[in-house]
Amino acid sequence: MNKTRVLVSTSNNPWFNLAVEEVIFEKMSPEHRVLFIWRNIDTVVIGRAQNPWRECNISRMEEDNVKLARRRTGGGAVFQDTGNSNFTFMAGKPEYDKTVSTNIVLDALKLLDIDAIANGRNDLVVQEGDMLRKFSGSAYRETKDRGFHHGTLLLHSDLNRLASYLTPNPKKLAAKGITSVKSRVTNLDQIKQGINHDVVSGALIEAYLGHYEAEVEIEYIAPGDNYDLPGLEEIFQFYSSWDWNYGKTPEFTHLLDERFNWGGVEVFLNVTKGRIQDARLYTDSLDPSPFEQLAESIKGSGYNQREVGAHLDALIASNRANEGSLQEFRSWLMGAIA
Ligand SMILES: Nc1ncnc2c1ncn2[C@@H]1O[C@H](COP(=O)(O)OC(=O)CCCC[C@@H]2CCSS2)[C@@H](O)[C@H]1O
Repeated sequence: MNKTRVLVSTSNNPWFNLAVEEVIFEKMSPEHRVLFIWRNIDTVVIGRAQNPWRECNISRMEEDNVKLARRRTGGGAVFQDTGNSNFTFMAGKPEYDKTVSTNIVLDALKLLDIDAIANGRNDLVVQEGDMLRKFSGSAYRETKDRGFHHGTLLLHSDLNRLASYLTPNPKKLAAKGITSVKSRVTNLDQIKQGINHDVVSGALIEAYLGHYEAEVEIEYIAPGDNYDLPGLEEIFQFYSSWDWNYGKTPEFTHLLDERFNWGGVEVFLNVTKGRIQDARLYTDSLDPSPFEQLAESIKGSGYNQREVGAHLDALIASNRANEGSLQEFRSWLMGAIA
């Protein structure tokens, strides 16, 4: 069998693509090397140890149907629409070497007359005027006998949407975990008009096969195909799950405060695995009892508008005397946690 494989996903589902990447990586023989090319529709992909509430604007993402996908590799949060392409270079050790794969990407871009530079962090940048702008971010995974390097390529993404989903509402979060490193970004179609996924995929494959002096048939992969990827369905379910994407967030505390004309309120939420473990509400309003009830009832609730909102609705239904102020409190709290 050929030592070198080139796989191209025809799916735009981020959870499917991350699952395919994982299964191929785990099942491949360390004697083999693989280039996997894929892209996702409208997704924010966060690093293994990130807090989506700190990194992204979750409510805007929900409104616009933007998915959240947590990956297993470290690093920051990136936005991906179909104007962004991803590559993954996998190899056994000792062949696995991210300098080699980075150079293959740079060679591929040279084939398209694009002069790009690796900037020492994990970024690839191009010069625009006297500015260096990032168009690619990378992350890495290694096990005992193998490793992979995956990265993005901004070709013709919507950069306004990118900035909008990666700008969270300001919140007072006391949180551990990795924060993203914001950069000035650009699309490669600013450098080379008409560039797209097919053109870049072709160049990556040419540079990859050229480097290893290999010739292979490209293997295409899509959901529902009859390919030999044992365990894919379970891993796809895993990547699609709330427990992985939100629930794996490192513990954090959210402090919220607001002054209303009926009194001031301070709320402390301790969130573990995406659920409110502990809640404290302090108020100087004339009747603190509904807030005391709420502090009790939301313990164990998911840290999201739907579940917290349901507790607030129940509270309002049983405290008609305070309905006006509680409605006001509800709309503020809903906006503040998203
Ligand atoms: N799609 C995309 N490509 C390149 N840079 C981006 C992108 N989206 C946002 N950004 C910029 O990078 C920073 C975050 O940079 P930071 O260095 O913190 O994180 C990364 O680069 C992670 C790269 C992960 C690559 C994986 C490969 C397959 S799935 S995701 C963000 O704030 C923006 O300024």
